[in-house]
Amino acid sequence: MHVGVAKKSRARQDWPWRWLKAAFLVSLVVAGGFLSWSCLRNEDGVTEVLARRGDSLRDTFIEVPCSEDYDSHKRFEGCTPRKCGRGVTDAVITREEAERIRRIAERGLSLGGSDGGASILDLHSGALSLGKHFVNLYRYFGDKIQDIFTEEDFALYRDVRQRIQQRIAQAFGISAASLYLTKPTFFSRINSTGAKTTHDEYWHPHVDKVTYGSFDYTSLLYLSDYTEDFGGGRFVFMDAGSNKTIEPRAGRVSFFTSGSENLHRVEKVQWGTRYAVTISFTCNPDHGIGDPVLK
Ligand SMILES: O=C(O)CCC(=O)C(=O)O
Ligand SMILES: [Fe+2]
Repeated sequence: MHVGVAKKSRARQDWPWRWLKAAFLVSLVVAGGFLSWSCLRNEDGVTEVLARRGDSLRDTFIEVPCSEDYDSHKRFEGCTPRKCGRGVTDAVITREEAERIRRIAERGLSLGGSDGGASILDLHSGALSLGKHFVNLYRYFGDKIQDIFTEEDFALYRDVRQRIQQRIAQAFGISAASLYLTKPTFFSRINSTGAKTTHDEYWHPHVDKVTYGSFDYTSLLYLSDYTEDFGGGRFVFMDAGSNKTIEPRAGRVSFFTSGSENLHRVEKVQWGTRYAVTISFTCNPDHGIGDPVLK
């Protein structure tokens, strides 16, 4: 009898603790559920669009804090990024110029092409995707290259490169003369064919400074239109907690500092063909190259 009373009163005393424990467990489950829901949501690609295909942008620029990546390389004051960020402009290259460059890309890439979905033509080295490998277009065609590319094609590349270089210098507050074109500089053509080698796997998140070494400022000139010429294939900056996309548009220039402050990837192309050209700059004159020339 006495024992029974003692048990009952202990049970009564335990009651608020049990209740608190249950409430704590419930809130843990709710918080966990919310966390995984928000992670999944991000995986699903709920993102902010930095540049819509239909918009004509003048000078969108977003500053982001620089990563420490530049510290492990030789610094060139007045050029090596102290101000980092990303910009998009539709006002530097016209749609007509982009179409002319696209025809150059089509002509060059029609001579080769990867078995997988991603083909490149490196304008500096002449490397052209062919099947599962690369061939050297300049070596392969020798003097005949003059039947494929004209002097005007190279003049247009040079003019476009100069204007992009000036735009980058202006956006980051540096002198255009402190920037040097660097390799690789290449046309890319992407379709929805599955990858056959790792060279075709363009969709992995990466940092250009890590992938290409010499890059300090990357630029991409788009030569075709998202949703008109191809589906998928948007460019995505992968920031902690959110993604920011750029929808390609013919004549659109996207440029950014090449360190890990600008981790990015390209979505898989779902249909159609996507053309772009990569034109990047280094602050290190030793890593500079001249404009591609008709050899
Ligand atoms: O084509 C693009 O939009 C980006 C390609 C890219 O990230 C790269 O070549 O490093
Ligand atoms: Fe990249």
